[in-house]
Amino acid sequence: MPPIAPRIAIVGVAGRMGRTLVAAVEQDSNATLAGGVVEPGSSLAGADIGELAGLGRRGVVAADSLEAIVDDFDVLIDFTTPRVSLANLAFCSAHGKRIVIGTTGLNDEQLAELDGYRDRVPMVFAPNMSVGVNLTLKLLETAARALGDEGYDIEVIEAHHRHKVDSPSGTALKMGEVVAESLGRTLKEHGVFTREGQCGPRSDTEIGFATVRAGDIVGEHTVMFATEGERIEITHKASSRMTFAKGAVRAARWVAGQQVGRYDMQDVLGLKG
Ligand SMILES: NC(=O)C1=CN([C@@H]2O[C@H](COP(=O)(O)OP(=O)(O)OC[C@H]3O[C@@H](n4cnc5c(N)ncnc54)[C@H](OP(=O)(O)O)[C@@H]3O)[C@@H](O)[C@H]2O)C=CC1
Ligand SMILES: O=C(O)C1=N[C@H](C(=O)O)C[C@H](O)C1
Repeated sequence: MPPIAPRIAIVGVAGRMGRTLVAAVEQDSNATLAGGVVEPGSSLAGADIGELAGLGRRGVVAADSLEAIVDDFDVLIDFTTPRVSLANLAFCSAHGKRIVIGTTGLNDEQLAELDGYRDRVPMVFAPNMSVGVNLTLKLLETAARALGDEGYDIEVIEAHHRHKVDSPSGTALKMGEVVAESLGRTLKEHGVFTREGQCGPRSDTEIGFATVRAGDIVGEHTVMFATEGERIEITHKASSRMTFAKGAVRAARWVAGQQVGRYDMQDVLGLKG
């Protein structure tokens, strides 16, 4: 039987997503806020994680290592960096914990490393935890099948805040992959990530990516299907990080009842098949 209200710990608890995750766990009556971790040596170690999140004291202090809270949690939520998330995945595997990873920007080698844990840890790994984006992925599958081989050019455009360190976003890549797979293409072969100078006209089958980084944009993604005479755009706009955080808490509650395996938000939301 899965725990009724799994005890959730959050890594990167002082980050943009970390602080929002604290609030999301607090709002969920079926989840327990059990711990938070900041970077080793951080001056925020020992701070109350409710205060870090602007909620006031919650009586749970930030640790600067997972070892320090190993007995306190069932599921770890990690929105940090690829290197840190992989180390935390290894920790969860060694200690019989479950994990939800939202970190993006993993390279091929790091993705292969993460995949190596699919038979050892119950994990949810997804570049976007919002219900809206995951529904959008289903719409893209349908649109690509209907339009993609009928002379429609496909472009993925994303915009994020000025602090984002990876590009294109994990969500943009996922959208591109869904479209490519629906058409029997691959992003390795058909993805076009830069256009500059005399780069010539586009090919019929390429899938182009364009990135905006500016101000405080939370996250916006558009996939455009354009042909002579018409253009279809499927757009998702996030206006609050709470949409990602609520999805991550839902994933944590869900994975608390799962066997080992690598899952994504389509599994959590029952959107597969
Ligand atoms: N899947 C999804 O739905 C979403 C995914 N993301 C992804 O989540 C990731 C984080 O985004 P965001 O919150 O904006 O980034 P931030 O930089 O605001 O947060 C990351 C946090 O991780 C902390 N950190 C770094 N190393 C460690 C460590 N060893 N132990 C504990 N904490 C550590 C950082 O601390 P310090 O600042 O001290 O280095 C920082 O507070 C990105 O990859 C982003 O793309 C974001 C939103 C939604
Ligand atoms: O870094 C962010 O902020 C976000 N990152 C994710 C991504 O790379 O797709 C998801 C979301 O759009 C916000």
